[in-house]
Amino acid sequence: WHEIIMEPILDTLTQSTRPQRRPSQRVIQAIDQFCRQKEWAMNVGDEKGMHHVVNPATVLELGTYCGYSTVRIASLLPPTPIARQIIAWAGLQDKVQLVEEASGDWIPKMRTEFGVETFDLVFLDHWKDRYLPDTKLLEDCGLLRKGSVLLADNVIFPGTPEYLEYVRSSPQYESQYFQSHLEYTKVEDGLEKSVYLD
Ligand SMILES: O=c1[nH]cnc2c(O)cc(-c3ccc(F)cc3)cc12
Ligand SMILES: [Mg+2]
Repeated sequence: WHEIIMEPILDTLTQSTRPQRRPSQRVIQAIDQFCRQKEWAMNVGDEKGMHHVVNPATVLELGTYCGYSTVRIASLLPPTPIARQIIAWAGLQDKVQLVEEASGDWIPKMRTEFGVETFDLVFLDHWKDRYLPDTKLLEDCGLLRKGSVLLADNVIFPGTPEYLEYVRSSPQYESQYFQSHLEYTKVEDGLEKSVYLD
């Protein structure tokens, strides 16, 4: 459902803003043209090509060289999730690690998988019943430091009462509510900013 909702957002973007990326076929054509007309290079090329395989999902490439075959192979992979396309369209893909797994499974792996010591900011905007358990998980995994900021959306609507109770009553947090409205509506909602005091 979310992918269906997000598709028009991407379409709007691609029709109204300059691309931060080049469609892969134009990249391949440009490299083939250069190597055919100007300077030979050891790419798999446009004749041998990659059309002998269909719909791979997981691929190991041994020998990347200039990335030519990487682009060819990656263009055969299943469509990229919309969020990843929008982030790439904004040219921010090198700054973002997109993890498509449950937060409760991945928070304990942040240090080993991504070398994270502590987070300066955690923006909570996912399943409302995960705000509190994930906050406690972040504490238990030592991923918060003195001054880390938790910024939580929807604390009024749809609402996260257990989380609010916790951060507002815990001596470990200095909490402040910023009243606003549910996005694009006049319904009350707001952000709760909670600074971890350690
Ligand atoms: O599920 C949500 N995740 C993150 N943010 C949300 C958000 O800002 C609003 C809503 C939402 C809005 C209207 C409604 F009638 C029911 C739910 C859901 C989420
Ligand atoms: Mg939200």
